Amino acid sequence: MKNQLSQKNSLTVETLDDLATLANYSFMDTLNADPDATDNGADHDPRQVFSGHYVPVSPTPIKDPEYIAHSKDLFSELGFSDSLAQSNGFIQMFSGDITELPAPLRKVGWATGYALSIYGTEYIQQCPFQTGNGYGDGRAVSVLEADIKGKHWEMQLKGGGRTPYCRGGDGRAVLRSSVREFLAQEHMHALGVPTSRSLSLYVSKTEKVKRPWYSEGSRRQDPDRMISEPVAISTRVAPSFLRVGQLELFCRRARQQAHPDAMAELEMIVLHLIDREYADVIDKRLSIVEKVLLLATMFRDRLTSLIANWIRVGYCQGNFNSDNCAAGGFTLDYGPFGFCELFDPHYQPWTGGGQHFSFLNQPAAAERNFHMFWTALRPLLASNQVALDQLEEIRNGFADEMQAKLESMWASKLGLETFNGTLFRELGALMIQTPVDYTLFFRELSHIPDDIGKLQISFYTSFGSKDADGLNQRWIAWFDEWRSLIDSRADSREAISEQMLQVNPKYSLREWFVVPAYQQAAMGDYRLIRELQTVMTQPYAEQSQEIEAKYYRKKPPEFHGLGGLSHYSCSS
Ligand SMILES: Nc1ncnc2c1ncn2[C@@H]1O[C@H](COP(=O)(O)OP(=O)(O)OP(=O)(O)O)[C@@H](O)[C@H]1O
Ligand SMILES: [Mg+2]
Repeated sequence: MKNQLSQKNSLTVETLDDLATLANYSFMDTLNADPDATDNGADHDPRQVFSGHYVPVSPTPIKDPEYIAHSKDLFSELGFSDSLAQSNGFIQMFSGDITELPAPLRKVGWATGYALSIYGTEYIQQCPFQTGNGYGDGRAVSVLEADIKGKHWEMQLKGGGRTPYCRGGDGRAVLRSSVREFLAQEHMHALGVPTSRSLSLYVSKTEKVKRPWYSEGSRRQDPDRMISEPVAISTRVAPSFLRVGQLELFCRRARQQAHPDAMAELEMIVLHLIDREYADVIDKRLSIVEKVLLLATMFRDRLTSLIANWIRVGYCQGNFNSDNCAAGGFTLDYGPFGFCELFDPHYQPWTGGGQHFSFLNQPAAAERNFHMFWTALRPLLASNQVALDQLEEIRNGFADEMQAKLESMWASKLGLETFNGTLFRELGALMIQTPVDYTLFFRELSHIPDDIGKLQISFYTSFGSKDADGLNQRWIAWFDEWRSLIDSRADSREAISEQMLQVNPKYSLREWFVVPAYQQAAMGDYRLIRELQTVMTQPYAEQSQEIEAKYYRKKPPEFHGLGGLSHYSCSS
């Protein structure tokens, strides 16, 4: 061991022995294990899990793992030396083999059950047993919790093999979806949007699985063939992976009195959530009632901020079910996501997602998830009508808080001190009628040009030719009005521009940048992934002219409507 325990906070993690000194498995140590599970986690077949907060599971390593990438930013934040990512022990652990870890690192991981609500309606149909007891982490296996530099982190393998919740799935994630998630998480973090983080990405040199996918050039909604893809494991990191759906599962069981400890298990998971995600804002000494009320207030605050941030950067989650909604209020599950290019309020890249999860409907979808969160907390206050009324008030205040956050976000994108509804609505109408690139438009606007001509680079159609419908005139009038509002501000134009450049990114992770990166990676060439990592983790920086020419671009016309690039049905 190169470092001493007493130096924990300044520890540089160079080996697994160093990592071992930081381990603190709070989930396994404070919550209930499934009483029917084997301790060694060797049980991988789908089955019902009736009680307990987690199932001990050993991950299934991918065969012949090869290093693709790690997040240098996260490594540096955690004090991990870069060389660790390519060391044998680390590769072994984070490609799913935890059988040889030095103590106190554990040789068994854990998977959790959760319930599913879609847009505020409870479902059990997705559970193979039609009870809800077989739904949860089907291919995500947590392998470590650690206290690092004053923060608590959980590390979870995605694609780490089958768990009792795998529902007949193979427990794997393919290279394509792993590359997408790996890049997007760190991009979102750099955009200033709360998110789970990417630690590492390893691919198997020999193991492949089949997934439905699109033929080259297909414009169909759904994939038209099965393809064989390499499997990969990406490791994601967050203070916890507790989801709204998880609280719901325990609430449903308490409601149905499914077993004698159901109510106690609900309370335990809620208190655990507070410990893991809200310890800095919810005092341990408060009563349970006070804790629950504060939790609801804080989650509402985080969730509304998160959604405003998503819209600010053009992010569409695509499948914002309660089981994809982190109870800590950050972005989770980068499968069905996409970044809006051509502005469309109904933008939805995932063909299975439906309009209710489309780009500008995300505030409404979030409110449904918040409603399910509220529903899950209610049993804990059942005997206290005053507290229930207070909780209801918090629930009912969601829409106003969401609206306030959205208005302040739009004002900041436009460089204004206060939201101007008339100006905003006219811009929305114009952006729907004139095809505009969302990222480029706001970035160009951030330079506060003197005439509207400078914004043309963001338009997908040419501006200034015919103006039969008076659209050009309306754009000019809108621009003049906006400029006069900017000019009436006390701050200098430079200062306003500076602020706008901080909220309107220059680079966003467009799908057509990612497609060649995962295609080349499947042939063993990882350079494009690493280039995207560099570019997309500094999305507000101008970067070089070469990078600008390559990545500050509208979507080429030939890519519009292409299956697997403009839309996709398989995110796993
Ligand atoms: N290949 C697979 N094998 C087993 N289970 C799977 C597989 N793909 C998805 N699942 C499970 O199906 C459910 C819904 O899938 P979804 O695409 O939301 O999840 P995901 O992308 O795997 O998960 P996460 O939300 O953990 O990022 C999840 O519970 C997930 O674990
Ligand atoms: Mg999911």
